[in-house]
Amino acid sequence: MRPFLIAPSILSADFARLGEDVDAVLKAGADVVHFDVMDNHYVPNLTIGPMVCQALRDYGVTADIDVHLMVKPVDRIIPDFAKAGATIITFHPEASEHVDRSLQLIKESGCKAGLVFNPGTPLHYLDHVMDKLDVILLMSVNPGFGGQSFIPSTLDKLRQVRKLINDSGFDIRLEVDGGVKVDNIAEIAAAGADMFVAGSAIFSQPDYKTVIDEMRSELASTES
Ligand SMILES: O=C(CO)[C@H](O)[C@H](O)COP(=O)(O)O
Repeated sequence: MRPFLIAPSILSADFARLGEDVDAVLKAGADVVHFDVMDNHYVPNLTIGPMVCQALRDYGVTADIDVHLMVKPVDRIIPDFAKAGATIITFHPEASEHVDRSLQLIKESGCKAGLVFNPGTPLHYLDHVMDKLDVILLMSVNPGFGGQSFIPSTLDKLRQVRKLINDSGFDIRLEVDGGVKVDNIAEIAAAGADMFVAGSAIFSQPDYKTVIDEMRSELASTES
């Protein structure tokens, strides 16, 4: 498997000083910035858009930005995020009228593409599009808010998707998002995830480096 990636969700960052907080979490050892976009329509919350992504780039953030679209419709906003500096764009297949078209749009915009599955969303949306995916993101909470508890049935879903990825032969990251903490990250990795979104577990701590180091040491324990 590829190296594990830790992607702090800036949903739990300090929005009043976002650039500094993102800088701090990257300096503390995070790999990727996870950027949650909520529209108060597909999910019951409202967050940030392409202007904020661009602002992070202008501030000097060079790390990959992983844009998780919790919006409906999907396609209209994709080019704006690509222009604003997104590296990866993922969306929920049931929020798109044309899943293949949305994936193509992301690729044509120069970004990596992925599909996101809510805890209750079936995996059949993966049929026929595996060759277009760079990332599969499994939500381990229902989307909309940080600070929720990890839903244990996600572990079985992770094992299923890990097998699908391995059997497909494609180079696809398996990302997990929701309730990821130091004390469950090893179990989640053992189930097949290789990219870990964590919001409250990191940003609620005074020292981001300590918690990221603890996560890495838990992850290292799964490799021995
Ligand atoms: O997409 C999300 C919610 O829809 C968040 O990224 C996710 O919940 C992470 O927050 P936490 O680690 O606090 O659970």
